[in-house]
Amino acid sequence: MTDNLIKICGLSTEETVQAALDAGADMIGLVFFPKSPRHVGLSEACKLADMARGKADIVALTVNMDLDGLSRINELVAPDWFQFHGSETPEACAAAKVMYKKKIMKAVAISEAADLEQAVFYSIVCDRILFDAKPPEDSDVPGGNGVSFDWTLLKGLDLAKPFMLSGGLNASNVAEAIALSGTTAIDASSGIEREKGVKDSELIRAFVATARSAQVVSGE
Ligand SMILES: O=C(O)c1ccccc1NCC(=O)[C@H](O)[C@H](O)COP(=O)(O)O
Repeated sequence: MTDNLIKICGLSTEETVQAALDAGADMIGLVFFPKSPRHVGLSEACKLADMARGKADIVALTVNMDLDGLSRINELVAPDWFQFHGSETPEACAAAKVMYKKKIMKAVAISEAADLEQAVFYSIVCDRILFDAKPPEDSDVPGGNGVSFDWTLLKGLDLAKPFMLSGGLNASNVAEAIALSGTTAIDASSGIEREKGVKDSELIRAFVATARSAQVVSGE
């Protein structure tokens, strides 16, 4: 039985970071994107990262950020991962990996099977692919929109690197998402919030617990 990998994204308070750690999340995501309701400033991010260091992997999420910004996050927050959620090219991902010596996760937006093709190139240079739903047309942000895509598109997908499923996951649908996609690496943000951008410790606990037990069922 392989262990499941659970990322809790868009944490912005000490209480909810602690809830994610206590629940046993493997990765915590900090969003550095001012348009996002989950955006954290550098000093707050340092505090949250220090709480998680050594207990869960720290993922710094950016969207088309310039090198100055990435370097500041790298030096001050010292994340384990950078998650690129914009239109960063495979070359830019590869350069960041060499420059910062951190693991790189690239988000790939999916609405139909043809969208999977670009993941092939990213999987050569990145450490993990994060499949997310394409954002609604009226959205200001490329992720964290609480929308799902057809999970069966991922079934049997063979990439050079592992992938993670995200988009509209919550405690009620994560077991089905794992079963239909065939992945046990999952990420959630909106589905563990009581209102947009406000994480809920109880919802975090329920999500992690359900995702863990879903992994046992899917591994049988
Ligand atoms: O969460 C955000 O606000 C965000 C803003 C800009 C780019 C990416 C963002 N989130 C990326 C994530 O990793 C989310 O967890 C992923 O998109 C799933 O979100 P949700 O559908 O809300 O669970």
